[in-house]
Amino acid sequence: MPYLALIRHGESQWNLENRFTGWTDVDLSEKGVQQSREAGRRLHGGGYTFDLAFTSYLRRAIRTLWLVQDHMDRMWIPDLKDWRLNERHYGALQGENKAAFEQLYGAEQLHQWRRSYAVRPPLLEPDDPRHARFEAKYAHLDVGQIPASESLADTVHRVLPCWRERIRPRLLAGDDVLVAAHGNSLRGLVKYLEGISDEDIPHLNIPLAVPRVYELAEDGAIRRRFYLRPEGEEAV
Ligand SMILES: O=C(O)[C@H](O)COP(=O)(O)O
Repeated sequence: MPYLALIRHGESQWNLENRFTGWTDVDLSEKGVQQSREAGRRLHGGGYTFDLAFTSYLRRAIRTLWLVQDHMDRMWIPDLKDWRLNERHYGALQGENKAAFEQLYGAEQLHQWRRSYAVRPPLLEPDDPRHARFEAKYAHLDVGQIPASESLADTVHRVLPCWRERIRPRLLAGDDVLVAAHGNSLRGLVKYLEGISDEDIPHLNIPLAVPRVYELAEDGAIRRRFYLRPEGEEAV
């Protein structure tokens, strides 16, 4: 029976500073490094052995994956990168402090930007130096594919083709797969996998560096799902 584990990266420097991050390529904080190591040790201790891993183009997820693989003695497995697993693009909010913006715009507006399914944060202007079109790692994409802001719905729209084309076929072939990604790209994937409604998805918050494990039937149906926490498995 194949299994799939989803892991959100450990704490990043901008999680620590409470700043909107999105596609900004910030690294893990020291705490995030420790959290990622701990997740790797827990997966190793639980007897998990992945055949391959997927991650985004963003270093906080990539480094989390490397630390997990290191502590599982699994650095040799293929780790495949796909920009479609990137965090939801936070538009012009990227870099801003979440608490300061709550003061300025109010808690309801902040909640809409952060958790509503269909609302997009304000767009990043095309000539804004923060725009991803200036980054070498997206040079292979058509300009139209590079977002200037995304709702969670937009994020689901780009994550699912990656799931269907690259990840799901490997599970159906019997491989055990680890995916290291981000709070909102994983919320989008979990929404699809577990059939969570647009109304209920704002209540799902995926914790930092805690593997969410799915045991699957051979046809891909979910048999069991749980978080692998320090104190033991916890059903979700
Ligand atoms: O991009 C970010 O700022 C975080 O990774 C997720 O932030 P959120 O919890 O505000 O969506």
